[in-house]
Amino acid sequence: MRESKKLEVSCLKLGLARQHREVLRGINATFKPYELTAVVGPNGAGKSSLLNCLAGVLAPTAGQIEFDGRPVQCLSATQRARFCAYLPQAETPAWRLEAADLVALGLLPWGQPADSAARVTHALKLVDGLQFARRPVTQLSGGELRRVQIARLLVGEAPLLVADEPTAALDIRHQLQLMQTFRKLADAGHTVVLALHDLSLAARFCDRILLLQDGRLLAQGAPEDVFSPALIGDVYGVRCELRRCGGVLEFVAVDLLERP
Ligand SMILES: Nc1ncnc2c1ncn2[C@@H]1O[C@H](COP(=O)(O)OP(=O)(O)OP(=O)(O)O)[C@@H](O)[C@H]1O
Repeated sequence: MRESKKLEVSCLKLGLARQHREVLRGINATFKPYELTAVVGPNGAGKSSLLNCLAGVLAPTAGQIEFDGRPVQCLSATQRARFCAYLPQAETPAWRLEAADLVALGLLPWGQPADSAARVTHALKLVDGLQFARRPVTQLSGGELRRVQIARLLVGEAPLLVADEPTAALDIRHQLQLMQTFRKLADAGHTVVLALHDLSLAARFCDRILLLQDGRLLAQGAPEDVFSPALIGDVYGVRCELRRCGGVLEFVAVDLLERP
């Protein structure tokens, strides 16, 4: 059922204006199969705007997005949905759907595959959510609901997975489990793009970091190149330290920096 194809996604001089304000400017970046990329930056930097453009929720007002070298405008909505699964930053369920039915919505681009039920079960297992399958999503806790929404992202096994702050509502066990799942999916050839506020998780699990500030791409590269305490401190306005704890990198914001 799934597009077995790997997908390379390019942003070429991408720009976006919202309410006549430029919120993304001149973004040049490529997202490759086998790569787990974190998009980081302070509040309002443009992370969600960039992810919305990748997912086709917002249309760029400048530049271009290409899937394997083809402008995305050449794709139908269904083709694009088969290539890219998207988890928005926040989403309140409007209907009293059961969790398994909400997850199954992630299969809509493929119609009604014969193995839908097995796929939904597998996706719920990935987020440790099988026990919620028959619960109305309106009756789940914030983190439980988020895990069900993540299962909907994963169920179609789209080549490009775009998730906006997927770990934000999760407890530490489920954060770790989810980042391990994204790592495995990237290792299997998926192109994975996550907006993350947790720089420690980004440093530990991601291959590449895109650092945004005021809608511009300030730096991109391997975590060890982008995550210098000086650069991060400057961008976020904090004094920070990068520590190694039990073999794991941890970003610690130690104090605020005075801003002029
Ligand atoms: N619906 C909207 N209409 C107009 N401007 C918007 C809208 N949504 C966001 N913006 C503006 O676009 C800019 C980028 O917002 P965006 O949500 O992409 O930032 P972000 O990096 O995801 O922030 P956060 O970390 O707070 O989620 C901000 O200046 C924001 O005020």
